[in-house]
Amino acid sequence: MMKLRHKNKKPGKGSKGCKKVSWYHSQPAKQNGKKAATKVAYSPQFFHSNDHASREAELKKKREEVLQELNMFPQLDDEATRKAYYKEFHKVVEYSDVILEVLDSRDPLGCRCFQMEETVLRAEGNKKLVLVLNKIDLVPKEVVEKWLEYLRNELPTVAFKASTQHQVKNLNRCSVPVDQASESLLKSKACFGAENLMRVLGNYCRLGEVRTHIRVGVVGLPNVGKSSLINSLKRSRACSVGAVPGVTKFMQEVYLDKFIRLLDAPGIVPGPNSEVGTILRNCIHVQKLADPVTPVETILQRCNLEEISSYYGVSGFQTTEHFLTAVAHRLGKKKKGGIYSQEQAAKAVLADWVSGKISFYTLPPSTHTLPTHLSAEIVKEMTEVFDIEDTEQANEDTMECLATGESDELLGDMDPLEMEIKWLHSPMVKIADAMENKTTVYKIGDLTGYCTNPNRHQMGWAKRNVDLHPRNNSMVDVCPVDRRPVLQRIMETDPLQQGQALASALKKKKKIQKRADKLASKLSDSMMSALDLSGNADDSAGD
Ligand SMILES: Nc1nc2c(ncn2[C@@H]2O[C@H](COP(=O)(O)OP(=O)(O)OP(=O)(O)O)[C@@H](O)[C@H]2O)c(=O)[nH]1
Repeated sequence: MMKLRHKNKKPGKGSKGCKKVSWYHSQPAKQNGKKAATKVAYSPQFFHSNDHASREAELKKKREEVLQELNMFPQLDDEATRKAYYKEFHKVVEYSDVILEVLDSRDPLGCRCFQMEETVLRAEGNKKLVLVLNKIDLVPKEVVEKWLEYLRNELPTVAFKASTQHQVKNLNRCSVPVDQASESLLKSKACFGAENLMRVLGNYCRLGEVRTHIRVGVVGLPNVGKSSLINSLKRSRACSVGAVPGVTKFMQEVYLDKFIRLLDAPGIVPGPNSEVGTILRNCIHVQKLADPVTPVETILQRCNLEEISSYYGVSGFQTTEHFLTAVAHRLGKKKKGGIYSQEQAAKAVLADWVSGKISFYTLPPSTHTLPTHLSAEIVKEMTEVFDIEDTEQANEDTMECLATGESDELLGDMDPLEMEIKWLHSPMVKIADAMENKTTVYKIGDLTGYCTNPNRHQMGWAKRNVDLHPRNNSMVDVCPVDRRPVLQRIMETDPLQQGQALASALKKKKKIQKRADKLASKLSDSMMSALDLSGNADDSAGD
């Protein structure tokens, strides 16, 4: 019972800046506002000569400012704020070459804003639109596939799961294509689909002879995950993220790489605030709702009642009111006089809903009709500039893998144990790594080769046999040591982290293989010349 109540408090806690000021937030609530204000006002004078104390007072003042800002931030119901956000959105469109419209996979059509798309398509500069189907971890795989199929009739669409990690740096990015990732892997906090999205953007950068620099605007309804997507691509917390709408208030530019800059935009609320759809899409701050009960009625109509009953531990309810009273009882939400509060229970249910704790998804319409703002020419042009066929082909291949029912898609058709053995014994991998690490000389079986750029810091490589080479270079039988992900180590990690560990193992494996392929041809050339095994040598021997 308490657990659920706690969960409901989380959205606020996880929002921008809330964590940092949470203790402070709670202090003035316990005291009366006057006392707290007095304390702040007196501190700088009282500790005038004390550097440490004055710094602390300064910090307190800053916290107070942040708190004030926090109190006013998600005023999405305020018309002036809406207008300000809309202005920011226009700025983003104006500055961008490509617009990513982020959609929540649970209700992609509900999140789509045709008016916004029209604005983009009509804007000067022939701007391009790409749909990003985010939060795919909250929806069954088959549903994601159906939506991808549907949306691709209109615009290039990339399936995505943003990282939901809270750390500041090194956000995990999994290179396993989203279609191949297992459900458990998708449930991890790592990001999926970043490579595909980067490839689509890269295709656009490479249009024509010269690689161009592009600005990519990230737009969408509040809370669909725009900032999380940017952070995932950047692999660091470049933008603030929160489970409440309206965290992003101004346009923000993030340098992704030499060629791509991302622009984060505040979320746009298309419909009136009172609309149930707008509320259920988390466009409005739940705590500020005048009538939280009506949206819950819609939730009960749309969702699996059994699931909801078991989640809240209530059953046998006939009406929304009965349900809410039971939930209020379970969560201990009481009004003055000890009456269970349906409003408070409704807000708790809505908070669970927007944070994805209550599962819900929509299916695409059975037949497709092109929206009026899109023409067949636009669809064709968008598909061509992003080279989407390439992406679709990759997806088709991975769908095949799915159809064959390979249980552990993460590891492809390779047994994890076997994979480890291959890593440890693959000569090509040794060579590739030896070359990359600028190992001086290497020996594989009877063959020897050498690199011309010796490096003393042979990280992770142990010298074993040292023989004499014709050119007085030492020969090293390279053997890998503890550098690659070892299955045993993965197995020993916390079961909750294993998915992530395996994902990074696969990523490393792919990287190594790619490197090996690339360097194998280089190697054979250098070995041929070093060992004089070329055709010329044979000829001269023959002579
Ligand atoms: N499960 C899941 N949660 C996500 C995903 N992407 C974002 N979220 C969560 O959704 C909430 C909103 O994310 P934000 O990135 O702040 O959304 P936004 O669109 O920038 O929101 P505004 O700033 O209000 O416009 C946060 O709690 C995120 O952790 C995802 O792919 N899967």
